[in-house]
Amino acid sequence: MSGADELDEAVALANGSAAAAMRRTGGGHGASGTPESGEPPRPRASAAGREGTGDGAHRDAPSVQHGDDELAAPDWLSPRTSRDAGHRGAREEPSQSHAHDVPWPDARDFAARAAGRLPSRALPLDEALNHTLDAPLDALTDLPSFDTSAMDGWAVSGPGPWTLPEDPASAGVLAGATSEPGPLPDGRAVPIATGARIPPGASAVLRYEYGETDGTRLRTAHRPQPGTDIRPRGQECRSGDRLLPAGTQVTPPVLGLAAAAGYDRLTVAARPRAEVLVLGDELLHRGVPRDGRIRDALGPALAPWLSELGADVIVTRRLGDDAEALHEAVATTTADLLVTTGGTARGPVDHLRPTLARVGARLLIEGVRVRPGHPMLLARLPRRHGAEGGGPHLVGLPGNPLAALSGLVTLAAPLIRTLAGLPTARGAFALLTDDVQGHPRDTRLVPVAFSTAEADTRSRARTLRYNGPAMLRGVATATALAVVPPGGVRAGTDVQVLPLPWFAW
Ligand SMILES: Nc1nc2c(c(=O)[nH]1)N[C@H]1C(S)=C(S)[C@@H](COP(=O)(O)OP(=O)(O)OC[C@H]3O[C@@H](n4cnc5c(N)ncnc54)[C@H](O)[C@@H]3O)O[C@H]1N2
Ligand code: MOO
Repeated sequence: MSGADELDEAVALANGSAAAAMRRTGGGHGASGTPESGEPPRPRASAAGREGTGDGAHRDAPSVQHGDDELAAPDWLSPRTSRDAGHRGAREEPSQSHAHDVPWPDARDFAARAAGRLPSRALPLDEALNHTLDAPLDALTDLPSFDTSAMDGWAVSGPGPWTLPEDPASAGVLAGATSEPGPLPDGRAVPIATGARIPPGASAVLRYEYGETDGTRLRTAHRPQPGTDIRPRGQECRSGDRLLPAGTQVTPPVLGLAAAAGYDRLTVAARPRAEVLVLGDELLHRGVPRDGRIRDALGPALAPWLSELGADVIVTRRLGDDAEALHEAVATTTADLLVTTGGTARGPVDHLRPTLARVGARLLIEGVRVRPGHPMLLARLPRRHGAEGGGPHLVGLPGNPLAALSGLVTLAAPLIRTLAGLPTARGAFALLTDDVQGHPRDTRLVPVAFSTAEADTRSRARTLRYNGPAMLRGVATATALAVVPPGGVRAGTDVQVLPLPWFAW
């Protein structure tokens, strides 16, 4: 564990008693012990509760309705109590229930199931990159679609030597020539270019470097076997062959293959359209921090990060702490996904929860047992007038920048994968090279770099300094976030890692 981790509040938690540490961070987030009550916070649905020893309330937990699907109620889901309603001030309906203080793995799982896939679209090739095929790619033609020369040289008929055409200036058969080449009788040869149609009757192609010619006769010491350097029609595929299954990521080579196989448009799962709402009057958008104000570190990072995750950000709005502007943005959005930063807590200018209540949004998750980032939330806005399906989702990221990124990988990433029809991310693991202190109760996400020193096929992860919730210095050099379970881990332990999307490994 690096020295600078003393700066990490999560480690501070592990160093003190849990209750004292919770007080230090005001850890009453979504827990039934409120900060005002001074009681140590108690999760509403503890992991132990899942074994049936916890709060009995969630045994009868209702199921969550969302979109067209219904999820079985997870066991950490509990109906809200009047006491919760009191201190949250959110609109309360008996049928409304949501999960507080959700264990980190469950939160990711829930976010992945909180939506359905968006309807598919037929996009022109130049817009289809980074989408997912929603229909198989079946060849619309044979490939190659005609017998093709694989080399520059001569199309020859028979074993040779061969007679060349009378016009020595003739370029012969060229790629792309629209008229079909005339038949080639036995003992004749004609110059041919790579990619040109093979004349009927040709038995092989002789490469230029293998031929000797006086202008009228062609000889070779490399007599070509029949078929040499001819790509026969249908060698790569026949019309109707399945080239790629639905679910394939549209990469640059997939675009190329689709074009080769005759496609102008591809049927793909729509990528969710996202809006980012950056909240906070303290934020500057240019220049050096001054007069108690700081630079917005999330506005510049979120659009490209969301894009890596599979969403397209249509706009990033900087709304300050203007409750009306936030209401307007939330009430009128046409996006599939809203991502807010800051304002998840209950400070005097934290307008997010009141705004969600005002527009009649359903809070699905309020607080996740993860450090940093525990105040993150997930909500579903009401369906837009005249729109089909459910309303857009809203992911509320905490304001501390590393906490916001934690919310991004915990709630936004799985939700976007589902909306965009992306396959479930593969689990990745790495061996930690140092001891990592844990939070007593919550999962920690810690920036790590893979060490390259060892000639070892196992990924080794070294934790990075400057990993406090308000810091980006550590994650800026990270290749992944390590998932440190409650209680921490010793050096040499294999832990789950969440690779950062721009590091291919
Ligand atoms: N009484 C309590 N106070 C706080 C708790 C708590 O449980 N009880 N949790 C703390 C934790 S942990 C976090 S994280 C934050 C979450 O608060 P908000 O989501 O309401 O965020 P803000 O208060 O707006 O901002 C927190 C912090 O982050 C800075 N910030 C905000 N936006 C940006 C940005 N775009 N770029 C850079 N920095 C940003 C902001 O200035 C604050 O310093 O609540 C704690 N408090
Ligand atoms: O530690 Mo807070 O959880 O910074 O997000």
